[in-house]
Amino acid sequence: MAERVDTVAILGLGLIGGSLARALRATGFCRQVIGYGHREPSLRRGLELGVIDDFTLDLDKVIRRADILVICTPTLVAADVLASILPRLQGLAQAPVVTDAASVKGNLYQAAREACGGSFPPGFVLGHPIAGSERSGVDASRADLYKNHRVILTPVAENDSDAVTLVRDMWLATGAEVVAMEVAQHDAVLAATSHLPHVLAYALVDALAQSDASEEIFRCAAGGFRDFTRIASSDPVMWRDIAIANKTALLDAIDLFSEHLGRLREAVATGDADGMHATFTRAKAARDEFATILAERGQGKQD
Ligand SMILES: NC(=O)C1=CN([C@@H]2O[C@H](COP(=O)(O)OP(=O)(O)OC[C@H]3O[C@@H](n4cnc5c(N)ncnc54)[C@H](O)[C@@H]3O)[C@@H](O)[C@H]2O)C=CC1
Ligand SMILES: O=C(O)C(=O)Cc1ccc(O)cc1
Repeated sequence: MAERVDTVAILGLGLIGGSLARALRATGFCRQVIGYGHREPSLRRGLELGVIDDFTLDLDKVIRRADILVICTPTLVAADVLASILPRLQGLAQAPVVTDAASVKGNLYQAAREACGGSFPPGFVLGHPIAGSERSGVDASRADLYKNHRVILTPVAENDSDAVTLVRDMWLATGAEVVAMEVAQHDAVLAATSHLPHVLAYALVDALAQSDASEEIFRCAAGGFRDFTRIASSDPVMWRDIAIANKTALLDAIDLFSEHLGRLREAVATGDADGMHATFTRAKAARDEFATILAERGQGKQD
């Protein structure tokens, strides 16, 4: 691939940033990928692993050197990093395009406006790769993490269209499919499909771990328990941040689920076999349909 830009900078070199760096280096989207962070060890490790070409702990330097800045820090930290970057871009002749990979978009949209005196900065493109795992850190990064996965961009009316195209091209270079959505729709959809399942997995494992019979429970658990709870091994800081940043949409999703669970509880309590059968049948049809979509996308055999 002909190089699209000279330098991409990853701010926060963990699973998501490291995987993006690896993919961009493998495809030749840019001449070099540099890392920026608040601590040296993960950046030095990234250099040792060949994930990045260089790194710096100096935010002004990374802004001067990069054509694209990709914020890949935990969700709440991303808002702070953004607030540090945006004022530094004002008045620059060649400001880099800024984008992010955080799991919630509404809080970053607000943070960007606040950092720019109430108007949204045209060169900041909100993004979110829908790919990852329960693992964290640069050691877990993979060049093929985004291949055949979706990346959601949530461009807004104020965005510069060239900036959106550049960010889109960057993700396309990783093998991802790029789709666009509105900010609020993104946060509602992700609350239902990602944030709620993580909260449920954490709640189930925590509830069982605290029960008197927890040892026997975990010793006797089968594949279904393993499949349902894998994501409870995810990073607690990352998920605390997501739950805080997407509070309203997550509460809506929890309430919808609780109502549904309440109805199912009633069916179990009253021995309503038809009610239970109807729920399980509808859910099976929906899950089977989802499995078909995953298989078509080449994601059928993944975790
Ligand atoms: N893990 C996943 O499956 C997915 C995560 N995301 C989002 O991507 C972002 C990154 O997640 P991961 O890569 O999994 O986390 P991670 O923990 O593997 O990496 C985060 C990196 O940010 C760095 N960092 C922390 N504070 C910083 C600061 N103040 N300045 C600069 N760097 C800082 C950490 O040192 C670490 O290297 C999060 O916002 C997360 O919500 C999005 C899609 C999937
Ligand atoms: O581990 C899994 O299956 C995930 O669900 C990964 C994931 C975590 C956070 C996101 O914002 C998007 C994807």
